[in-house]
Amino acid sequence: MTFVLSSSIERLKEKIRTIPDFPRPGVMFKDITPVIGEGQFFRLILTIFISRYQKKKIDKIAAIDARGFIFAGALAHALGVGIIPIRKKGKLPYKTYELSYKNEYGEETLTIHQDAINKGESILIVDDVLATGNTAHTAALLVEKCGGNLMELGFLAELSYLKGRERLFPFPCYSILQF
Ligand SMILES: O=P(O)(O)OC[C@H]1O[C@H](OP(=O)(O)OP(=O)(O)O)[C@H](O)[C@@H]1O
Ligand SMILES: Nc1ncnc2[nH]cnc12
Repeated sequence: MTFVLSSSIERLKEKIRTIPDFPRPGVMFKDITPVIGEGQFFRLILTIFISRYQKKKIDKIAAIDARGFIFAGALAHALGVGIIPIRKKGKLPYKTYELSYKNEYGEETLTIHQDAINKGESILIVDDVLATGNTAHTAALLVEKCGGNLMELGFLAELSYLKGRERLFPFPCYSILQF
């Protein structure tokens, strides 16, 4: 069983395409579209996330704009919990908290609705890629600003050479794949 799972994970990893110099020279962009485009791989990712999180106390999933939405929505459905969008600036209509940061290839601002989380709720953050960790770290700070307890950050793929896990310390973090 373990062997079957590890060979499937290897196939999943091989399916992620590396595009050099996108969107800027020097960036090795991990393109997840080939995996989400095939049902067997998308389901495998969800199965792994579900098995990790189904027994944990999670009140809501916070999803990072935009690729995080792909996994977070499906996972929230499977776990029967709500979903909170953490969006790029200018997209959320109500009162927000906002924080700016730099990721591997640019500057961004993330926002969250001020009333998205009830004090003390247990929150899982989900995104596709952990690169420098600055995006996820910003999302974690926004969750805390809203009064949430961050249970974990979960990613499909971690670019270990960019040391995002260190950036996120001491927040707990999990990734299905490591590059
Ligand atoms: O660890 P970091 O260096 O901060 O980078 C990781 C973030 O970069 C990507 O998002 P991007 O801002 O490209 O937005 P997108 O999901 O809309 O493509 C990715 O989906 C993560 O959210
Ligand atoms: N190298 C990379 N590939 C895919 N998404 C990213 N987000 C930040 N850096 C990235």
